[in-house]
Amino acid sequence: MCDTAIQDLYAEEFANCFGCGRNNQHGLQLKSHWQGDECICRHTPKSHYTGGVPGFLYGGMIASLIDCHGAATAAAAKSRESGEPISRFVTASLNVDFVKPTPIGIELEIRGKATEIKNRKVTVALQLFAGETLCATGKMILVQLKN
Ligand SMILES: CCCCCCCC/C=C\CCCCCCCC(=O)SCCNC(=O)CCNC(=O)[C@H](O)C(C)(C)COP(=O)(O)OP(=O)(O)OC[C@H]1O[C@@H](n2cnc3c(N)ncnc32)[C@H](O)[C@@H]1OP(=O)(O)O
Repeated sequence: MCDTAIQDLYAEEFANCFGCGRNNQHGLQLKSHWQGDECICRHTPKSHYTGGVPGFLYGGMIASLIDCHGAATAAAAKSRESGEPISRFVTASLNVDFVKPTPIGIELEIRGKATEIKNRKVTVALQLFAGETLCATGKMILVQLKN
């Protein structure tokens, strides 16, 4: 696994996101790492991010985890393809399927893979696991910010 998190390579002005900005003191400060041919993020949500039933995670938080990790996956995949430094991608489209209730209190693992890279547009497929259980999947389209 690469030691440096993708988010730690974002330019200062693009590092303020609530979900993944290293400069956002009140944010989640998610970290994503390239591993093999995919990108991995691990996170244990705090217990107050509960959904309608105690012990299970709020769907909006699930979408947030997928969203930010998808952006990191796109940035990493594009950088690996082009040989250029990490750049910033923003979400153009986010689709989440909630497959099973997601428990709170255990570490979640989100796995991302780029399925298509076309100029500034990257399509990413994501899976969110709680242990061995696949709880949610995501499909995203991300667009590289213009310089
Ligand atoms: C993260 C740091 C940001 C810092 C910002 C600094 C200033 C930069 C200036 C401005 C960016 C503002 C962004 C702020 C975001 C804040 C951070 C988040 O919360 S991310 C989550 C929310 N996401 C948004 O808020 C995006 C809002 N949407 C947009 O800004 C634009 O729609 C954007 C950048 C996504 C695309 O606009 P285009 O003008 O740069 O590029 P086009 O030519 O429209 O698209 C490029 C390719 O992607 C496809 N595409 C675009 N949207 C698509 C969609 N929804 N579905 C499918 N394809 C799509 C297009 O068809 C095109 O493909 P073909 O080259 O023709 O093959």
